[in-house]
Amino acid sequence: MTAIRVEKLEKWFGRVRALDGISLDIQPGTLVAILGPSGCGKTTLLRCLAGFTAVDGGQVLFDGEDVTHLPPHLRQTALVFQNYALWPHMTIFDNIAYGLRLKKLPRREVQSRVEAALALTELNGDPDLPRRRPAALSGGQQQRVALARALAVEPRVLLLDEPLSNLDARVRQRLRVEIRCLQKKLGITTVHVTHDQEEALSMADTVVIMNGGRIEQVGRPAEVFQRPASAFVAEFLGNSNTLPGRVLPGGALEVAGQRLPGGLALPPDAATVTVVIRAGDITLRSPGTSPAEGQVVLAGVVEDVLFQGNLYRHTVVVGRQTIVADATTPSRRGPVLAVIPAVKVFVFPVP
Ligand SMILES: Nc1ncnc2c1ncn2[C@@H]1O[C@H](COP(=O)(O)OP(=O)(O)OP(=O)(O)O)[C@@H](O)[C@H]1O
Repeated sequence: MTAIRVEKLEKWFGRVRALDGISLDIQPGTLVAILGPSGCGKTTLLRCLAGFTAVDGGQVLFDGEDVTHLPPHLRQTALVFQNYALWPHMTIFDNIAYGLRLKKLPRREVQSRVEAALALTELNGDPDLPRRRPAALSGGQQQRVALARALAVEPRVLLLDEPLSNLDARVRQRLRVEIRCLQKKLGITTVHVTHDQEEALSMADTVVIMNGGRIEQVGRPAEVFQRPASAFVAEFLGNSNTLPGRVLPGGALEVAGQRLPGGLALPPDAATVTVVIRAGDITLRSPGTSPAEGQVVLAGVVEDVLFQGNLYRHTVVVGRQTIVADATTPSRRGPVLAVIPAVKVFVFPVP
């Protein structure tokens, strides 16, 4: 059975349609990342799952049970927030025990569940830690406490609202791996809202890409990255170049004033198209190099090269357009050929 089913969910805030008929099935024990630009409705969707936001239409089902109008405390979900939301006046132990005491669990069980949650989140190394208050912990430790508090109540659904975005890069990387391991070990159905594509692609079983209150694409991380379903998804994932194009009679493509040969995957019946090419899919070669089978070429001029630590970002002028090409070695300024595998040229009809 599907763990979570969302059917035609609608939410309005005044005249803003935050959710525009969202339908989604989430399989039990999977981690689903909701990814999209700011304001696309990610948090609203998560809050509708938690029951903190009332919906204006549609349904939310957990294990087949309609929970659309259930209050949050009866849904058996646990939410972890970006800002940890720990109670500053309480000790770490009391923070984690809070939900268990609300449920009036016996003292012994509270003790053992808090200890188990501390161990799960690897906070059990320092015997003094449970007696400290949140302010005496690092950001990463505070987020582990928030996670421990969420897991202690043994929720049927774990909801994560940008839990790593306040942490520095190294802690974030480590917690990504730890949260994913923990989620798999416990087999807990998890919905993770993020605007960080690397985080979504590296942690999730399924990625849901949202735009303007709607779902653009649902798929495995490699699927959405390698086979984007829309110009929006193609542009949103990776560092992308977007160029206007025209389909020529015979199935060739004109882009940036140049003709790319046939063999590209073109949308049927479209004359005017949007062409998306990721900066990392472009190889820069000297003029005169012949493309191999399955490659297309745009002639251009390297105008600028910027060292970015792990790559060199080239600004290349192609006709009247400017594109960006990333490479691990720098190319000289001047005439160049931008070589792209034909399968990495994404072409979408202009609506
Ligand atoms: N309480 C509210 N009152 C009015 N408008 C709201 C409210 N909450 C959200 N909105 C609007 O609904 C839309 C979706 O907001 P939401 O917070 O779900 O987006 P998001 O994708 O989570 O964005 P972010 O990544 O910036 O957090 C936005 O246009 C937002 O301004």
